[in-house]
Amino acid sequence: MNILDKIVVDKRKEVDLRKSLIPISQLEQSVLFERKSPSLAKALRESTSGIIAEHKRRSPSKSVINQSLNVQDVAKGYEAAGVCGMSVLTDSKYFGGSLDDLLLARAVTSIPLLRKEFIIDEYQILEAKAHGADVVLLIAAILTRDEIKTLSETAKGLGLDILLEVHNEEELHKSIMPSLDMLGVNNRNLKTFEVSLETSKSLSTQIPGDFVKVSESGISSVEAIKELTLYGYEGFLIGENFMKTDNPGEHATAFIKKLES
Ligand SMILES: O=C(O)c1ccccc1NCC(=O)[C@H](O)[C@H](O)COP(=O)(O)O
Repeated sequence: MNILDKIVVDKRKEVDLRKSLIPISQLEQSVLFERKSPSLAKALRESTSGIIAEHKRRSPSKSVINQSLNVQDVAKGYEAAGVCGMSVLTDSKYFGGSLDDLLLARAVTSIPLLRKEFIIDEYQILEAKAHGADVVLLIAAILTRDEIKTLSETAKGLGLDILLEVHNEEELHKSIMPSLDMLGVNNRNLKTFEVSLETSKSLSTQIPGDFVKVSESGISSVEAIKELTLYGYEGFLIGENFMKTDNPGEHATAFIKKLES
C-alpha cells in the first residue's frame, strides 16, 4: 500500500464519522455558504508571479516542517506578499492541519483559499464551502473519472474553482473534462517521495490550453519558476520552501520580488 492508499483508507473512516456528527443541513447554514468565491484560476491568469503559497505543518515525506506558527500570521503574511492564493492543508493525521485552519485563514484574508485535502466524498466539498474555501483539490490518483465528474460539478454548483492534480499521463488523460479550471502536475512521486520538475515539463504539452497549468511540489527557486513558465505553467504551488522558515510571509515577499525583478 502506498501513502496515498493509506491516507484514503483513513479518510473514509474520518469522513463517515464527520458525517454522523455534523449533518449537511448544518454546513449549509454557515454564513460562508452565501459568500461569493473569488476565482484562483482568474487570479493566476492575471498575475505576474503565479504563486500559491501553502500552510503545511508536517508531511509524510518531511515529517515536521514547522509546528510553531500561527495560521493567521501566515495567511496575513502571504496576502501582504502578493500571492495569488493560499493553500491550506486540512488533513490532521498526516499533515497536522484542520478545517479550523481554513476558517481562521478566511477570517483574516480575502485572497482565494484552496482546501488542500484528500477529497473522496461530496460532503468534503460542502465542508470546504462552509469553512471559507474558494477552491478544492481533486486528486486523479484516488478518484475514478465518474467521481471526478460528480465532485467537480458539485464544486462548480457552489461557485468553487477546481484544481485537478495528476502525477502521470494516464491520470491526465482519464481526467480531462470541462468542469475543471486548473490542471496541477505534482512533481512528487508519492511512492518514493522523490521530487522532479521533469514531471511538470514532460506533461505540459498534453494539457489542453483552456486549463490553467499549475506545477506543484518541490519548487524552491525563482529559476525553477522561470523555467516552468517556458512550459506554459501559470501557477506554482509552494509549501515547504516558505513554511520551513520563521516568517513564511517575509520569504514569500522576497521570493516574489526576485521573481518580478
Ligand atoms: O508533501 C508530502 O509529503 C505529501 C505526501 C503525500 C501526499 C501529498 C503530499 N503533499 C501534498 C502536496 O501536494 C504538497 O504539500 C504541495 O504540493 C507543496 O509541496 P512542497 O512545496 O514540496 O511542500
